Amino acid sequence: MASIMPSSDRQLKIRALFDEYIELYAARDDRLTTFFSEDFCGYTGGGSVLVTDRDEWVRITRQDFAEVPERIRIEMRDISMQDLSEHVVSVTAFFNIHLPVPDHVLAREVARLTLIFRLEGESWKIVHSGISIPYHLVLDGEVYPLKNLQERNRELEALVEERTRTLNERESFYRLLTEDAMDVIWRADSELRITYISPSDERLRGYKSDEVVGHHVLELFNEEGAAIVMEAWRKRQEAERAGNRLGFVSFEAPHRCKNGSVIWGEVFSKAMRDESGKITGYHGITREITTRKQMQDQVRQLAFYDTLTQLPNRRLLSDRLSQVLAASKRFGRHGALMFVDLDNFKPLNDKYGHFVGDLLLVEAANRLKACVREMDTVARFGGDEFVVMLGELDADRTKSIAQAMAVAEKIRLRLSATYHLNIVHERMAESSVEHHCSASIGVFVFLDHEDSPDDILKWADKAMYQAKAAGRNTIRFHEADDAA
Ligand SMILES: Nc1nc2c(ncn2[C@@H]2O[C@H](COP(=O)(O)OP(=O)(O)OP(=O)(O)O)[C@@H](O)[C@H]2O)c(=O)[nH]1
Repeated sequence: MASIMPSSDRQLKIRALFDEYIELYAARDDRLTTFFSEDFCGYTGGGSVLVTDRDEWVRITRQDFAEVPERIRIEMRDISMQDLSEHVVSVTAFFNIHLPVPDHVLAREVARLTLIFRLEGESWKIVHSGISIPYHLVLDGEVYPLKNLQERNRELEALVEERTRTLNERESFYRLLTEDAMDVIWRADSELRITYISPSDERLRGYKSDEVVGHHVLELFNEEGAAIVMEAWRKRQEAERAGNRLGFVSFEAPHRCKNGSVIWGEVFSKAMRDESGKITGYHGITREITTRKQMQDQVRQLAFYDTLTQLPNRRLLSDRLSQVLAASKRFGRHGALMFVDLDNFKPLNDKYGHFVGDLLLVEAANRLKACVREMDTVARFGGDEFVVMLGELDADRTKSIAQAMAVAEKIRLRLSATYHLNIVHERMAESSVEHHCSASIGVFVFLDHEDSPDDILKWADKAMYQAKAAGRNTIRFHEADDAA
């Protein structure tokens, strides 16, 4: 993940909050729990159990603080921020933890903390936290795979003993030291044929090591994963040609399991070289991140999609509108934006309840999607209001208006066909509600950056109200001359 400097006020603010959080953590001050959102969830010590109860997390934090009550020192190494959406920011930091115990082994390890902040009302709250173990032994700048496994195990045992001597055993720290047994350690030759893979791959993907050794690295991945690996490989070759020797390269990719399932792994890989600097092979570690990936997907899904219809929400529509405008500028082709508002939807809610209204909204969403091309966007704007955006129409305005009209008419007809809504009652009994409704559609055809995104939405909305006023089940275009 590339490290980015805070570029906006928002990122500066998050950075300040993050620093405050780290300071409270170092000071063992449980006021940091005020940062946690009501629907907080997190992983402790890189463990695999997701704690979804905020109070439980507060308890774990306090226990953690009670066990090492003195101030600890955090030596920050790297920090990166990623905007997941307008209201969700993820911060990943790499640091060394210095316990108040001289030369403690933890100080030599790099821990990774990911916090996901979400704007709740006026303030940013932490909705997810995960602390993960060290990938690097900072002392020699190498990852574990360089060492032979047995040596590593002996080291681990010694670390655990040391840990037991100096501190009472605490589950989270214990895991911090031992969990890398879950990581898969591997080596490959310069042609990317696997020469060694640790037994943990069998636990992770179900393959015994002799089923993997001798095979090409790409066979570890599914098609999507193989493309990610090839891209990472291409970048490495490019850097090599330019005389840059990359250190660790990391990427996230879906892996293939023996039982046909797919898991996500985070791969850290590094080239091995001979004395002349020629690459003789690669080695690295792979850690499973399926759950983390699912969390990120969930956060993205919540941030950008409507939960009822799974259509893009306003925020994603706004991003896509900017993209369509940029493309329109580049290629000189028109686009169209339509506001589609259902007519007389409220009586259905009033008569049968919101649940039945929801069924109609989902059906309307499906009908809308069926009316447009894959590249177009259908978004839910809120309530019974949808937005359809068509990109890459014609360079000629009249032709573009005719194309938009054809799609709008198709939508009007499809949405006015009778709805048969199937309701499942208790004990699987079913009944069907028949409903008739139509839609009023307002269309605005745009070109280039002649109009701002806000104006485009405003004109299409205005045209939709004109369609309502004209008796509903109607299409109206906003013409540039009616701008006032
Ligand atoms: N079932 C359901 N109803 C919703 C949802 N969001 C908003 N609504 C309802 O949708 C209705 C929208 O109101 P209107 O657009 O004024 O209703 P309408 O009968 O279609 O009126 P016209 O647009 O003037 O034809 C209100 O009754 C809202 O309560 C939702 O997620 N599910």
